[in-house]
Amino acid sequence: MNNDYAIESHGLTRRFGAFTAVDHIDLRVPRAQIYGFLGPNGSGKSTTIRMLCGLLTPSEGEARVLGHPVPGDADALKQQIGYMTQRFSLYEDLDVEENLGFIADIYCLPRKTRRARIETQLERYDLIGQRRQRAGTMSGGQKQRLALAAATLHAPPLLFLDEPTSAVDPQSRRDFWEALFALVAEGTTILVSTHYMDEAERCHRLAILQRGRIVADGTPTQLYAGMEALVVEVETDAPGPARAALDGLAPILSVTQLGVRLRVLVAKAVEDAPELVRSALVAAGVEARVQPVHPSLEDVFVLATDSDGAEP
Ligand SMILES: Nc1ncnc2c1ncn2[C@@H]1O[C@H](COP(=O)(O)OP(=O)(O)OP(=O)(O)O)[C@@H](O)[C@H]1O
Repeated sequence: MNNDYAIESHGLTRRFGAFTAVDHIDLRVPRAQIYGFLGPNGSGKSTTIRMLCGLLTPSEGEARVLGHPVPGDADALKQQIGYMTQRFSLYEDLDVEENLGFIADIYCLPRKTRRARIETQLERYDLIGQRRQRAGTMSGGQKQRLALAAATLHAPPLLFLDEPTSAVDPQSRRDFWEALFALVAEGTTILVSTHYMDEAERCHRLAILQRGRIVADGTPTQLYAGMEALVVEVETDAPGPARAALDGLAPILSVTQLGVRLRVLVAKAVEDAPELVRSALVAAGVEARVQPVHPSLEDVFVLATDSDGAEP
């Protein structure tokens, strides 16, 4: 395995009884980048992350995280990683500073530096005003900032974030991502799982998971370039009839309705995709504006999985 990667895995597999939750996953996560796991509920994101953290033993396959084989070297690894889950896992009855003090004890931060380190985190994550507030009484965004401050208290070079933004509003999500980019600029590697397309689009690289398998991976640009489809947008007052006219035509791979617009994925081999769509609509007597558009990550997701375009 290669040291340029913060995480490498080969054939990583986890079974629960007869059910395979993670099915032969090969990963290469470059250092100082944000690597995303995008996938629907139950696709194996959390199980993979838990194996990579050394919290769960793989049924098969191997992984090396920051050079440590897991789970064999999990104890040494734990000091070098931060882990934050979708559930708030700090103590609701402790105040902000007490929570950070408790985490400092867990990571055995030296007495000399821990006070300064906690102050730095309080300032960095805008928690100075909340230092005496009990965690249980904080807003979703504040709890999330506290969880990130705790997960990075010991300045780990690698951070695992399992759906960290599922409980916060859009502004807090944006602020959170700014905080992640600041960490990456300092050299931290981040592996983050998400349901959100816009978040996945911000990752340097990502893997799309379905039923425990990676069905596509690469940089967003590579994923767009690798698509076996062109995207055509149809704007019409009659989306139902338009959809009926297009659904089932052989070169049309998928039709997704977004209000009065349809997003149509047409096989790449078709020479003039907009014309194909236009003439199918004319033949059905549907008036519409048809234009080629740039693919989105949602289009990549729809093609790579058997999703109907719903949010994963
Ligand atoms: N301890 C367990 N015992 C049995 N089945 C499990 C266990 N942990 C996970 N699973 C199953 O493995 C599959 C993958 O779960 P996992 O939590 O990894 O998915 P996920 O992509 O993280 O989904 P979510 O977004 O819902 O967290 C699911 O079908 C889940 O029910």
